[in-house]
Amino acid sequence: MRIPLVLGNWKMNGNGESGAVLLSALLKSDLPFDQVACGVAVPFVYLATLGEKLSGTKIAIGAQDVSNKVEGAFTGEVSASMLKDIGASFTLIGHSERRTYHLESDSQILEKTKQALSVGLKPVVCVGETLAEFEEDKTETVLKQQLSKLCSELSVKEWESVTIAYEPVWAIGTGKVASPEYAQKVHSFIRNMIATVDKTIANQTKILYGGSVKAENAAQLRAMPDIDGALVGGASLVAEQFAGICRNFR
Ligand SMILES: O=C(CO)COP(=O)(O)O
Repeated sequence: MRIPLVLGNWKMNGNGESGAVLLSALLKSDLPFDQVACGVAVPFVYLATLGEKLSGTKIAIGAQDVSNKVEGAFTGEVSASMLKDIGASFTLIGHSERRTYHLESDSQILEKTKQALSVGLKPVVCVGETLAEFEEDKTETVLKQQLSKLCSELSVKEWESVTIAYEPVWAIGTGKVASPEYAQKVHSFIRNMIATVDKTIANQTKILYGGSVKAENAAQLRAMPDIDGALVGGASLVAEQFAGICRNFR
């Protein structure tokens, strides 16, 4: 049984005050925590204060990125142990915006995943094809490439803590959600790839869908057997929307 997981990715939005207001509203929303796990990935600078606000609650707090290095002369980077130290329980890794604007490679994404795992921070590794790749019917080839290092280099034990988020780039922030059937097909492909590592692990691994998820389309996505939750961008900035998505994923 995979308990559904809904994560908000706030990206570079808001400030300390709006973040606190959003969390207060979420905490009052009577979320179905016995049926769905929830978390928010907030900007680094607000992790400490917002983490304190969430301390003792069922909403997990995480980061949007992590360094691929342990420590040292890496100006501007934030290490996995720093994130752990400040109370983060998970981190997004390899979001398409990081791959596009910061040219993150699959090797770096593997290194970041290893760093997170080494301190007990749960990695949520993002994969997905661009619009051009989708139109050229290259989705499976792209996903194979993005997942192959993780499949060959992580141990079965390490996979126990990994979550995958499938985010087709053409669906991010565009309002064009993937059809539940299309997303299911891709999620099943991803699960089959993980099964090359270990079949039990493949059955246990959560595969989230991301890309224009709203309260209105969450239930149809939830109905698919291999969609285990959502990674939500824009709609996670609106308490009612995010709460609605959490409820529709239970
Ligand atoms: O990138 C995303 C989450 O990481 C998805 O963003 P939207 O939900 O705004 O499409």
